[in-house]
Amino acid sequence: MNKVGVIMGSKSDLPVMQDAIDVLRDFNIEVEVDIVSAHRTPEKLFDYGKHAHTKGFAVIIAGAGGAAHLPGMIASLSPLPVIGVPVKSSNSIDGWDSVLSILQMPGGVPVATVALNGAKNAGILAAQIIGSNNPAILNKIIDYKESLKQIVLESAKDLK
Ligand SMILES: Nc1c(C(=O)O)ncn1[C@@H]1O[C@H](COP(=O)(O)O)[C@@H](O)[C@H]1O
Repeated sequence: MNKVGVIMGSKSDLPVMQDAIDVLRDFNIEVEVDIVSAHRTPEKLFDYGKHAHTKGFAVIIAGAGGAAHLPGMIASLSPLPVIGVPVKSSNSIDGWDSVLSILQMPGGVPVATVALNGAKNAGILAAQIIGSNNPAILNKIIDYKESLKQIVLESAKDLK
């Protein structure tokens, strides 16, 4: 029950969503990627949201641009935690359309929303959720945080 589902509204979102897929694979977490659109494939959306928790998923990452209803609709259907990635799509209003669609959920139906195009953080957050109950993944997160610290400390050495 450690799999992460990474879904997006269109294949055009893949260049952004690839960051989540890459970081999860770096953490050796199994990822299943799919295209699911609330607007264009509503039956697939319903089926995915209703059954993901019976298929070994622990977390769902959902990315979409524009009128980004996908993450919220998945959150309304699924008991699993949903992380939303606002995607700055080609005809967007600077990405604000997607940010606000994903962020401003009604009470009772949370979507953990990351920054615009913040798929990497979505992947790390999903790994942290899994790591809270999995010591091997938790240790990888600890090592990852240590590596971030070392990069910053190294970069500061040049300044002296
Ligand atoms: N926001 C949604 C949903 C949805 O929320 O269900 N389905 C597709 N889209 C978004 O439409 C944008 C343009 O899609 P196309 O590039 O396919 O025209 C994409 O960013 C997609 O996530």
